[in-house]
Amino acid sequence: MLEAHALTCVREERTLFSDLSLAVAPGELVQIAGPNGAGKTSLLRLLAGLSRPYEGAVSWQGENIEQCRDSFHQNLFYLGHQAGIKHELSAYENLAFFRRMHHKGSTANLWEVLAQVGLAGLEEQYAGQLSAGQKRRVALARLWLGGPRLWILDEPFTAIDKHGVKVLERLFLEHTDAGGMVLITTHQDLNLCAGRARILHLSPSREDAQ
Ligand SMILES: Nc1ncnc2c1ncn2[C@@H]1O[C@H](COP(=O)(O)OP(=O)(O)OP(=O)(O)O)[C@@H](O)[C@H]1O
Repeated sequence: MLEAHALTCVREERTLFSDLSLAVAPGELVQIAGPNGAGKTSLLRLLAGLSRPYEGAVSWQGENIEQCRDSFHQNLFYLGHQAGIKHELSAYENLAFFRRMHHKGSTANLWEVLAQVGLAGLEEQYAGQLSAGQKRRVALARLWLGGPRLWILDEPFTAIDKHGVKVLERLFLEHTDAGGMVLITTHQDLNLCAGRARILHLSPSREDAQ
């Protein structure tokens, strides 16, 4: 379980949110909603341990993430706004690189994974020559490699077409059905996951979360 205890986030002397507590249990899908600038990315970065809260703490399986960084990171897949892919490598090579670095136990067939994300026929194309949505698909293909139980995904649907969104939503349901945890931000309405997602609204004006 991932837990946030009374988090306060301050940016440039402005309090984005304060006293924010949240728990994500196995099997749960949580959507962080709110307008541009509300602090959604800032919250996800705190929860992923990429930045530190002004006040409060984040814990994984009951232990402060500062004290269990290795096991936390082994269980975490974080996708930020940047796709994090290497333009000079092909789509296939990018995925093979991710597997070597972060999904060592994975026995997934990379060709099949790339087909799952709609990149069949583009496996050997340089990532730098792919469209924005295709680059995003290369990054998202990592979700099919297995391993981490906790997925923290910042705007995963950006640049993804309707069919791709459906495929991803289905994967989120499969992952949570298998006891995984998914935490996402998106400005889009969820469809397949609509009845399943718990929504946390971040409001910039109130400087807290409901
Ligand atoms: N590195 C930073 N330094 C200073 N201020 C920052 C930094 N990152 C974000 N901010 C500010 O924090 C506020 C919240 O930004 P954040 O990216 O968390 O919002 P968001 O809800 O994810 O927005 P969006 O929906 O546009 O992605 C914004 O006002 C932004 O200008």
